[in-house]
Amino acid sequence: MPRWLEDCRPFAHNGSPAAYIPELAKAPKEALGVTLLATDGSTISGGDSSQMFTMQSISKVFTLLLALMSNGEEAVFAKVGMEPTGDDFNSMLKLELVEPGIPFNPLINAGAIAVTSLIPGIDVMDKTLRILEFIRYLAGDENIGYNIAVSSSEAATAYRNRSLAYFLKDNDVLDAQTDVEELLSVYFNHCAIEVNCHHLARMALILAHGGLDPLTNRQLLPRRYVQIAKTFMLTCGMYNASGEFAIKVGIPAKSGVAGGIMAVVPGQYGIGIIGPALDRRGNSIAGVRLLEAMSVECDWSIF
Ligand SMILES: NC(=O)CC[C@H](N)C(=O)O
Repeated sequence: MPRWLEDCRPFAHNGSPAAYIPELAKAPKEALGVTLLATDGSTISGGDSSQMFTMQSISKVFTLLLALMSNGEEAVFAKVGMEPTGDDFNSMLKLELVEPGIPFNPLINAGAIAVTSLIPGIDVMDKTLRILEFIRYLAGDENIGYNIAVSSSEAATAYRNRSLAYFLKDNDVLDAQTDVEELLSVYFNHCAIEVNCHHLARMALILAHGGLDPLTNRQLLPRRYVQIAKTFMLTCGMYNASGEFAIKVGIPAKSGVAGGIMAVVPGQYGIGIIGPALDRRGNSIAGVRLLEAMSVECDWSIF
């Protein structure tokens, strides 16, 4: 592991932390950490694996699962599609071009905002806590919280997400009674949930076993919904680099703009990675290299 980490760390020079959320720009550019959690509970960690970072888009996998569990498949797929876009994660393009104006999938920003509108709760805090409790439950850590500075920083500069959300309201993807600003607050809060590599690996291991936690032998998530989530991770989880990632790494994964990646080796491992410097498509530049090196050496591709 140390060799892989040191081989991959220099790739961070070719990228930089996300700057469109000012608070994320402060992240240490050269950080790189990884945790691999195996089915028998054995762990391999290296580098900055204990560093805390915000989940950002990785949280979208869990809001999708929670929305499916609370509303069922039919209600969720009335609001989002099942296809990759080939566009940037925050693009508006297809919302206007392709009828009926529902976001293409739940892992792009527009789709995730639509999914967040399905999270039950009476107000912003109630919904935020519901998502937070779900993450705590799966990651097995009651101390997980969300970073208010990051959430506020995003709220202050979220011109693009605000446009997407109002566009969705105009397209009737959001119900008439939806308060867009409140919905966005819930979305920014869940993106700002703070974890480390071990937490991501713990949650990924549950996905790797179809919702069964192999460490406690309890079925925590419905198998069908985990199947849906992993399929989206494979086809859309690395934004518009998902095709290349499927060829080079070949496992379901989800990245976030804070530099996290959660990856699943079906039946075997849960993996968490942090590397804040991003490539132009918004994925951790050193993190992707690290996953590629590990996947090639261990023959993880599912194909
Ligand atoms: N790709 C991401 O991680 C995006 C999440 C971020 N909170 C945003 O909405 O822009």
